[in-house]
Amino acid sequence: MTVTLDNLGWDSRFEEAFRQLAQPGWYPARIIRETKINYTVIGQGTGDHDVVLSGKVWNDADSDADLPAVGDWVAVDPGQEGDIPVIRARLPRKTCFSRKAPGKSTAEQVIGANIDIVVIVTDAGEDFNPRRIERYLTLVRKSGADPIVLINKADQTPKGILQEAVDSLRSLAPNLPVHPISARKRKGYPDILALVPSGLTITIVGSSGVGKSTLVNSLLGEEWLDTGDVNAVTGKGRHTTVARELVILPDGGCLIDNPGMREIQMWTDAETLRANFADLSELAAQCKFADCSHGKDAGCAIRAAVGNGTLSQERYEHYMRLDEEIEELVRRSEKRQMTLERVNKRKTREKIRNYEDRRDQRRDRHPNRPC
Ligand SMILES: Nc1nc2c(ncn2[C@@H]2O[C@H](COP(=O)(O)OP(=O)(O)OP(=O)(O)O)[C@@H](O)[C@H]2O)c(=O)[nH]1
Ligand SMILES: [Zn+2]
Repeated sequence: MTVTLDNLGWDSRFEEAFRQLAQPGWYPARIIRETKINYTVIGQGTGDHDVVLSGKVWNDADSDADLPAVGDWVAVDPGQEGDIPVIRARLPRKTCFSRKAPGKSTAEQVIGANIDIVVIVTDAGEDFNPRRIERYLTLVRKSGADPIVLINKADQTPKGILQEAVDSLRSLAPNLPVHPISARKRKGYPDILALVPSGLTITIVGSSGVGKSTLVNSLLGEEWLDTGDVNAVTGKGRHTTVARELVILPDGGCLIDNPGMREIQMWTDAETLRANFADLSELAAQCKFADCSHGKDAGCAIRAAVGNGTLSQERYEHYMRLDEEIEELVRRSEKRQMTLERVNKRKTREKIRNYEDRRDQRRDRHPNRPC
């Protein structure tokens, strides 16, 4: 597929903003990846290429959130032959998905810019929790994007339970699109694909295990790997071994999938878990000792509630495991590789089936062993 500005999400508003500030020779490009030192962008016919930020854009930014982020449109100055192209300006954003940076700072971190649709994935089984979906909806609304809720694993869910789940989530907000799908069986796809036409940018959020990767892989197919990465600016071809955080879908449209989004999922789930036990946290405040472990300590309000039957043993035990569960959530989330990296790895594995590669790999691993 030849990448055009249109299937990257370019529209008349960006066009106008670009026209007003661009100097002759500058070109518009979209940020597909950022590191601490530079950015990778893609423009019409440019392929992926690295660019740096101009000192002026850096200095003019009032906060980190003002700086270009994945999904942003920027005006790039190619400079002279052999120069690294420079970002001269960031175009105003349509939407902005952000969260407060971790730690004490109040700084806002932009996770994805210009996202049109946030696809919230859940299932009608273990993951089902309308409160969690409400948390996502709040984040989505704040960003300016539109939400779609997909209830995955419809193939393994009894019809009645599925319908109840659909009804209950539809009642969360007027006109909220809620679709049962099966990512595994590729059912319900026309709904999604019709909602993600060329030029829209989506991102996918949802708890670990609900089927996000399965969905992403089937949306992307394998085609996205062949983006013909010859850089029209530098003229050099380059392998994209580094994971992109914004990929172009086979039918146009873009997907933003990055570690920041993963954290949103993790924190939303941790918050939901804690909120489920808000009443017990209140009870805990009544324990005699502030550092009560709710085990054998004297004056424990939680043990007392179990004793007099107002709190079930099962719920008490679950509460005691909550921190562990949250830790596990963080671990799983950290372990989770970017879907795109995973697809890349699969491709690498295929290559290794080739004998030559296998031999090279062996040589790399055991340089002293004869092949
Ligand atoms: N029955 C059924 N299983 C599914 C479906 N979609 C995904 N799964 C299974 O659910 C499990 C988790 O799927 P993933 O796609 O890895 O889920 P994820 O949301 O990406 O999970 P994390 O990577 O942990 O965030 C896998 O075993 C999938 O095969 C579906 O539509 N139906
Ligand atoms: Zn206690």
